[in-house]
Formats: sequence, C-alpha cells, structure tokens
Amino acid sequence: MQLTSLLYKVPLQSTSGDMNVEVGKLTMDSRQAAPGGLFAAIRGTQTDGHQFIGKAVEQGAAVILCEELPENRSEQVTYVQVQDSSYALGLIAANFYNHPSRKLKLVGVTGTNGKTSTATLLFRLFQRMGYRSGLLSTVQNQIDETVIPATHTTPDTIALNELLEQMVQRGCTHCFMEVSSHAMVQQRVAGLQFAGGIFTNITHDHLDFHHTFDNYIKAKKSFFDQLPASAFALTNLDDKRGLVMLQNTAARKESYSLQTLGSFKGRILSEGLFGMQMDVDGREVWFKLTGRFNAYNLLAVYGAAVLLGEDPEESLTQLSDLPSPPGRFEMVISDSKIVGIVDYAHTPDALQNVLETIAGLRQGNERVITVVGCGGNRDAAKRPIMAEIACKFSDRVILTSDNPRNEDPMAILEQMQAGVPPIHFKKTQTIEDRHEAIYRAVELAQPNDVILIAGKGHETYQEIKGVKHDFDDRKVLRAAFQQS
Ligand SMILES: CC(=O)N[C@H]1[C@@H](OP(=O)(O)OP(=O)(O)OC[C@H]2O[C@@H](n3ccc(=O)[nH]c3=O)[C@H](O)[C@@H]2O)O[C@H](CO)[C@@H](O)[C@@H]1O[C@H](C)C(=O)N[C@@H](C)C(=O)N[C@H](CCC(=O)O)C(=O)O
Ligand SMILES: Nc1ncnc2c1ncn2[C@@H]1O[C@H](COP(=O)(O)OP(=O)(O)OP(=O)(O)O)[C@@H](O)[C@H]1O
Ligand SMILES: N[C@H](CCC[C@H](N)C(=O)O)C(=O)O
Ligand SMILES: [Mg+2]
Repeated sequence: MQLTSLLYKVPLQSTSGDMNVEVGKLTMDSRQAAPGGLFAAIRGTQTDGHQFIGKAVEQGAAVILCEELPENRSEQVTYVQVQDSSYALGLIAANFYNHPSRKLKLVGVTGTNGKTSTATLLFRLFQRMGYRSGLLSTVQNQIDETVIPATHTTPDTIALNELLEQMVQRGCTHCFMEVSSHAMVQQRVAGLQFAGGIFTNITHDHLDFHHTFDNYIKAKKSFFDQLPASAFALTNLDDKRGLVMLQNTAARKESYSLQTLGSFKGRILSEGLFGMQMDVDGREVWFKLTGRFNAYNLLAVYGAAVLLGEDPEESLTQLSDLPSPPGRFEMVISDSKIVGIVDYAHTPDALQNVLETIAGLRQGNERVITVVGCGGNRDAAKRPIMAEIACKFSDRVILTSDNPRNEDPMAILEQMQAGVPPIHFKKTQTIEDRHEAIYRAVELAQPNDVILIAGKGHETYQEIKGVKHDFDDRKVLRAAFQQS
C-alpha cells in the first residue's frame, strides 16, 4: 500500500523523503524489518525502539515511524515523525489491512477477571447460533473452528489487524476479544471500530505495570472513552467502578446486575457443583456453569447477545448448554470421589470468588485443600494477600510455584508466607515443586474433599528462567489421582 494511503487520518508532526513509496510490511521489531517495510519505533518497558532505527534501515526498511528523528538519516528512507508511535501504528495497521474491524461486529471485553470466560462464552454462543465467528483470548485465538495459539491476552496492533483481516476473509461476521489494560496503555486497539464493549469488574492486579490503582482504572476506562456512538457499552452495575467506566463514553450505556435494576437483571436461584439455576429477566434457566462470578459472566454474555440483536429466549437456550471455558472451574474427579478443581484464579479477587463458591457448595464436612502460587515478574503486592485468602477459606493450604519466570521461586514463596496469619501456620505448608505439591494434596485428600489447584488453569507449561517446561495442572492431577 502507498505510504500516503497508509497515513490516512494519522496526525503527523513532520515527514521527509518519498511519500509515495509502496509499503509491503509493518513491524515494530527491528529484527523483523525487511526491504520495503515500515518500522515503527516504540518506547517500551525494557528498551526504546528508537535505538534500533539504524538496524531497521540496515535491514532495508523503507519507512521509519518515530517520535524523535534520528540524527543520522538515510536519503533512501522516508521518516515520519508523530507524537505517539503506538497510536499512529494502530491507525496505520488498520489502514494497511483495510479496516477489517469495520466489516465485523467486534466486541471487546475488559476487566480484571472474567474476560476470557465472557469472550469465550460469547464466541461459542454465536458459533452455535450459526454465525461464523472469531475469538481473541488468553487461552487461544480462533477463526471459526481453526485454532491459532495466543501469545498475549490482546495481540499487538499489527497481529491483531492481521487476525481480524483473516476472519473477514474466512467469512466471519462477529469477533469477540479480550482487551487487557496493557493493550489500552500500549494502544493495541487504536484504530479499531468496536460494535460493543463489556466491563466485567476491577480489582487489584498488574500494579507492577500501572504503578497505581488509579492508573489501572484509567487504562480500563479509556477503552470505553474511545467507543463510538454506534456501539454499546455494557457495564456491571454491582462493581464499585461500573458506572465510572461509562462516565465519558459516547456509546449507548447499558448495564447488568445481580443486585439492582439494570438493563439486564439476573438472580441465582440455586447452585451446585455441576451447574446453577438462575432467573434472567424473568426467565428461569439452568446453566452448566456454577459460582456467582459465572452468573455475572453469563449475564454479560446474554446482555451482549441481545444488544447484538439476538433473540433473548434463543440466546438463553443455547447458553444453558455451554460448558466452562478451559481451565475455568474445570473439574477432575477421582475414582474415590475426591473433587479436583483446576482454576485460573491468579488474582486475590478471583481466588476469593472461587473459594467462596466452593464453600457455598459444601454439603457436610468435606475439607478444602488449596494448592496455589503466584507468578514471578508480575505484581508482587498480591502474593501475601492470595496466601491469606487461601488460608481463610481452606482447611489445608499448599503454597507452591506458579510461573517463577526470572525470579527466585523461594523468594516469591517467602512473600506469600508473609501473608499467612499465625493461627493458620499449622494448616499451611510450602512445597516449591508444583508437581510434588499436587501429589501431596491428593495424598491429604479423603473422598468428597475438594482440591483447588489455582493460578494456571489452561496453561500447558511452567515458565522457569525463560524456559517453558511442559506442565498441565489437569494432567498432573489426573496422574496423581490414578496413583492414589
Ligand atoms: C509489559 C508488556 O506489555 N510488554 C510488551 C511490550 O514489550 P516492551 O514494552 O517491554 O518492549 P521492549 O522490550 O521494551 O522493546 C521496545 C520496542 O523495541 C523493539 N525492539 C527491541 C529489541 C530489538 O532488538 N529491536 C527492537 O525493535 C521492540 O519490538 C519494542 O517494539 O511490547 C511487546 C511487543 O508487542 C510485547 O511482546 C510485550 O509483551 C510481553 C512479552 C508481556 O509479557 N506482556 C504481558 C505483561 C502482557 O501484555 N499481558 C497482557 C495481559 C495482562 C492481563 O492478564 O490482563 C496481554 O495483553 O497479554
Ligand atoms: N466475572 C468474574 N469475576 C470475578 N472472578 C472471575 C470472573 N470470571 C472468572 N473469574 C475468576 O477469575 C479467573 C480468571 O478468569 P478469566 O480467565 O475469565 O479472566 P481474565 O480476565 O481473562 O484473566 P486474564 O487477565 O489473565 O486474561 C477464573 O479462573 C475465575 O477464578
Ligand atoms: N495474563 C496474566 C496471567 C497470569 C497467570 C499466572 N499463571 C502467572 O503466570 O502469573 C499475566 O500475564 O500476568
Ligand atoms: Mg484472559
């Protein structure tokens, strides 16, 4: 595509060189720069892409997009200076791929917890209702039935537009995607046209990246601030920040609630391990999912389906048959009837929700044994809190490693231990090796006891010092059950 077309609607500060040059590829990584391509210099968390402009030119980049012009410029290269390279790249990527988001009904889901669950349920619902759909999620990306591995919750702006374009080519009419707070700060969705946005909830997480809770709230809110008037903005009225999210949106304001009157109203009538009965807008429905947090997810999905023009009754009928997304309250039951639950709860709020759900489902004197760890190179503030929550709601707790990444696993565990109140010392133990920890939990369990393995859900690896080793909580648990 010609550079002038690529720059349509991009606010420019200065340009030099041939503006009619043909651009065949976009990249934000100098290592991927190729002849005839555009390299965008982005200021990152580890390094500044501006340092690699020379490298990109050496590799043949025809156009450099940057915030600051380099001192040594090449005559053969076109330089485009903008105030915000990430934002500009979003618009350029949308132009490059011919605005695929405008050819789909694109719905974004944001919030601390529930994004994958909500987006996945929406995707499955619409597939069932006969629409060819796309999904962009933490677990995986999907174009109709084709699964494409996901590296991020929200792909970078170039990959994102490319995926949307592939969805359009494959005849998709809808796409459901997670919008992480990182994605908002890094402008990964700039230039996309959304048909709707959903807010799930907000609690403490990612303070390593956003520094303050206020910044984190602003990052989530900015998604709704940029929605067009043609879109809907569907918020959770029961979350303290639910209305804040919609304060400055141009979109049509809609809401859902289990507690007060919103556009979509739900109530849990009864719940069990294998499902729950709800009243949704006056209709009684049985769902295969359980837990109050899932009642919120289901209500958000139902609301979004109706706002996208679907029949309420038909949407509920189809929704009632959907299973939990992978690694979300996924059950593995042993021959001796020990109940294993693998759940991706990796924030204090999620852990508390899952444990409260389990507590609510207890019938007699079954015990709850929780195996939990916290990821390395991520928000350290949540570590003691998650250990404390695990103790408060469990009879036995085994603190173990999650993905230690580049941190010392024992140092993470010591930070978790700091949150264990002295009265709970006796029920808590620390086993660094996650495999061993799961086996220990099975050893401790009696029939009907519940073992919660929290934090990694669908993940099929454990990342230690830059290496991803095969590891799947569900498989390890099944193997442990077989040996017990
Ligand atoms: C913290 C974060 O979001 N990091 C993302 C970010 O990297 P960064 O800002 O650290 O980039 P950097 O390494 O400083 O480099 C700056 C720029 O220089 C470029 N560069 C660098 C080296 C070089 O030789 N040449 C070169 O051009 C890089 O390509 C980059 O454009 O931009 C990269 C390129 O898009 C991402 O791959 C990277 O994701 C890392 C791997 C990551 O772990 N991200 C996580 C935290 C994340 O994004 N998580 C959210 C979900 C969170 C949630 O659960 O809610 C997600 O959406 O996945
Ligand atoms: N609506 C909800 N409210 C609170 N907790 C939830 C909700 N939905 C799911 N959870 C809990 O949070 C965990 C993560 O859920 P999910 O993967 O859907 O969230 P996410 O927002 O996609 O997370 P991530 O930021 O890692 O992508 C689940 O395993 C469950 O324990
Ligand atoms: N999207 C989240 C997932 C955390 C999952 C947990 N298992 C961990 O590794 O910390 C993140 O990247 O922070
Ligand atoms: Mg997710």
